[in-house]
Amino acid sequence: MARRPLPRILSNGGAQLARSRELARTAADSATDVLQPLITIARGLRRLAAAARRRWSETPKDRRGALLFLVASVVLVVALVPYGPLLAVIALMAAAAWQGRDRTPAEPEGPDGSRTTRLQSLYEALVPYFSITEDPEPLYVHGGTWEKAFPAYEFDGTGRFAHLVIRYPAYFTDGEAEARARIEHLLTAKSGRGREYRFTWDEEANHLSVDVLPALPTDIAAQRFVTAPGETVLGFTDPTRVQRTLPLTHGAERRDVPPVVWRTGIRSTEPHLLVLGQPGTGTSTLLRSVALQALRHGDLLIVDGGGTGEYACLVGRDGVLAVECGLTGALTSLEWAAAETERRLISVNRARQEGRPAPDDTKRPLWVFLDRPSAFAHLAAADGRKDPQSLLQVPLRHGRAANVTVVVADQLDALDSLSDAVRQHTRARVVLGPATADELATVLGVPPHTTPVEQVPPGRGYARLGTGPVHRLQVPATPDPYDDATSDAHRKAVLDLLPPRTTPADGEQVPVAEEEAGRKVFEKKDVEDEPEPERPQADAEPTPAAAGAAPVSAESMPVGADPTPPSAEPTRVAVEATPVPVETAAREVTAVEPATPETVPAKAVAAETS
Ligand SMILES: Nc1ncnc2c1ncn2[C@@H]1O[C@H](COP(=O)(O)OP(=O)(O)OP(=O)(O)O)[C@@H](O)[C@H]1O
Repeated sequence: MARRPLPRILSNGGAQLARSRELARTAADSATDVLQPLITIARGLRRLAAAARRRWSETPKDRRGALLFLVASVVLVVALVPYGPLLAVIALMAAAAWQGRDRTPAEPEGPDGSRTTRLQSLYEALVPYFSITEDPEPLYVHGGTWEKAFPAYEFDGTGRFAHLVIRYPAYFTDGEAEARARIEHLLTAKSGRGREYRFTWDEEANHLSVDVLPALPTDIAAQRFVTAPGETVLGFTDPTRVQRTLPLTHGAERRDVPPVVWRTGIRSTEPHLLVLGQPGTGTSTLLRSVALQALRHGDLLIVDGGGTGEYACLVGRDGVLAVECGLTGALTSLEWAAAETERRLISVNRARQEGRPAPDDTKRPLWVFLDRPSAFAHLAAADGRKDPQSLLQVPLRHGRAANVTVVVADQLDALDSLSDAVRQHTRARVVLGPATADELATVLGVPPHTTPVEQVPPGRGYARLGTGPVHRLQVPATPDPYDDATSDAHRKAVLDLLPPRTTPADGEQVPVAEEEAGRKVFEKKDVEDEPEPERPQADAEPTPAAAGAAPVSAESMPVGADPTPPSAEPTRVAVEATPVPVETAAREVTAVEPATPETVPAKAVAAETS
């Protein structure tokens, strides 16, 4: 399928230089094709001249006179014969063309000995799977030859095949997943583990194509991707399965790479994302990458059950409503998110009934990130409190209409501890790191068409959007810029994408008291005309939320501080809460399921340090 490159809107001197270089290269290639005969003759003349010089130097000095005389006589005769000079020039050119021809030895026609052995042993291994005793003319038979069974093959430099087409008998049950899996497993084992293979079954022609997939690029750093609002780049994939490419900068270079683009918003068919992976495989990195892209057009709320400060770089940034690491903070902010989703829905619904466009305060996308909710589930159970996941029900169920997107990440083995709502409504799925075909099929709904490998770099995995195909995925490197192990180039790439720090309107910053495990930080968005700050409690009496109110407010880090981890210095906070009545009209929206009986502060607020 033809790939459609996106327009390069970021043209600069580097791009022009690259384009000029490409033009020059194309012109040189065309010129080489046109001038090929001349080049051949020139090369031949050079070789003839070299041969003549060699002959001259090899001739003993006492015989050089005779040789010279002979050559002069020939030249004279040629000059005197009619058409002699013309014929001589033609003969010279022909001799030069013959001498100047390309003499690189042609590739041997068939495979060499070791390759033939490899193909024969693969053929023998397939015999039990592709033959039955009733077949009068079996394609696969012990001691048979592979030539008819493998009509096309290519080998790589190491002698292992890179492409193979396998014919199989029509009675092979290629429609059964199990039968296919058996063949794929065998081929993977026989062709060399550690490589990723793509199997393409052509059921009409009874052909199976096996291709070795090249590794996905791991050197793409976080950057401002050329995407439309509502589009998020999850990572990069193979060129065969997507129809567009993204122009990327890679150092001084630019290159086009096929992305996996996830669409969110009211027209999205998979408005929420679930990311699963083994520990250390890059799930938090993917969330950070999505968060940095989400900040371009929306606000976000981050709840981190891992509690390792992976999102510290986002604290206090414009558009970041909160970064929560403690259970109390997680409950408070997720309650607020549920109430805000309801408020937006009611507002949109009312506007629609009155024939008005959706109000502006419902249009800015709100993103809720929940990393490692299973960690909170255990804490909440121990404390006898609500599992924060239960508060995601309304954002997950109704988020699409309210421009609220939920992203959940957890470890692969925590799949069972995820709530039904999370599992039902996250139709965009990503699995990172090593995973068995069964695990991938459980999370993605279908197994991938490629063989999962055991050793993969961080950020490598598979993605599936709704009922679409399963894509191989490599997440762009988006490390924590405050991590000492992060390289300078990657740190700079991430820091460049961070929005500026929010300026508090009142400038008030209060050191926060230490309280329970976890740190909770809210950032002040609009605090003018606010009443006296008041600390909300997650379990406190419900506080009504106001339609159209700014989502949250609070202050976390000293504004303009150096980009150092907030944990390295005393955490400060300005706490405030604005109780506002929830419109009773909420009850009118029958589509909305009440997430929780209680409502929460519209302008939430607080910070705790552990
Ligand atoms: N796409 C990527 N490209 C390059 N390095 C990556 C990528 N993703 C993750 N890494 C590196 O792998 C390591 C682990 O990443 P990360 O913390 O995101 O994993 P995790 O799955 O969230 O781990 P944990 O479960 O421990 O929180 C980090 O050092 C990170 O820099």
